[in-house]
Amino acid sequence: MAARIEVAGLTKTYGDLAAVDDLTFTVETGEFFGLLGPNGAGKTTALEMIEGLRKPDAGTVAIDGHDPWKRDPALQRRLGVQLQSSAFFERLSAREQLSTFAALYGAPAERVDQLLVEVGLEDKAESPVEKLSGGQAQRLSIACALVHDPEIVFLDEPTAALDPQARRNLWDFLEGLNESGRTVILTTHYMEEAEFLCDRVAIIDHGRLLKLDSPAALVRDLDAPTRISLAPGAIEEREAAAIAGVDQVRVHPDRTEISTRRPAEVLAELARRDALAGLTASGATLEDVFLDLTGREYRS
Ligand SMILES: Nc1ncnc2c1ncn2[C@@H]1O[C@H](COP(=O)(O)OP(=O)(O)OP(=O)(O)O)[C@@H](O)[C@H]1O
Repeated sequence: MAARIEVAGLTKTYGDLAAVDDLTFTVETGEFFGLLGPNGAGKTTALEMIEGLRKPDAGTVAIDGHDPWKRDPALQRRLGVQLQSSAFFERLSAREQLSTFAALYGAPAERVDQLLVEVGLEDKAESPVEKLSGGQAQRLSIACALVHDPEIVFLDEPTAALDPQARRNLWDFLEGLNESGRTVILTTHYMEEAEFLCDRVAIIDHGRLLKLDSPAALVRDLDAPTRISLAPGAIEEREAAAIAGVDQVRVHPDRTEISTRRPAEVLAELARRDALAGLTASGATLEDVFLDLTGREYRS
């Protein structure tokens, strides 16, 4: 079934503050879509209006033409909203927590065990929710959002406060959710998370849409230099600076770093001079895109 989300002129103000300021974009069926921005950018407020949990001051949201604020039960059944893990019912085990949600949604009881396996919590089924680790609690909260098998899944900072290992594990799970055909909309302030997971990313700050595209296109459009790093002494600074296409050379105690917008040419020349010791090369990332858009340090 199609699940196209059209957001037009979406606005929410609190006093003088425009938390969400005239946001317009479309999320296509089956897309993994990211709302990316620093703390306070307006991601949660925007997401809650798209979910139908918060009323816009202006603008519209249409999910296959339906306004989510109208709480149409037929539409709501198609939406899965991840609650913060702090919203768990107290003192229930993971299974009981999930069973409660299954009962609320009228989902079949066998769905609970199936989901516990899917999110890798079968060993923790009897653990009280207070005893789960951060990553386990996040996975349980996502499982609760999936109990009625929704087509569209909304996740608000699903990997916040997780260690890098737990975050990567959760990325694999979220990727699987999308590959199984669901449309996924996630908010994050982790650049590398958006880069890894999202088909397209809306970069938001101060409630406004700064840019929207695939992470690769955003990075490509930046036309940022490639950074070539070599072992110290692999090439003399002056010699490197004289190579055609080299923009800048920086000598650090542990490496010599060359910036260039013509990496193929420069690498070929370095190879000709047998000066490739310790070579690594890196291009721009979404973080560079963000810095370029806002002209200031990323606040994570
Ligand atoms: N109910 C409210 N009343 C007043 N101001 C609010 C309210 N909700 C949000 N705000 C303000 O609106 C702005 C956007 O908040 P929002 O939570 O949407 O940002 P966010 O991008 O989700 O940030 P975070 O990453 O910290 O969750 C912030 O300045 C916040 O303080």
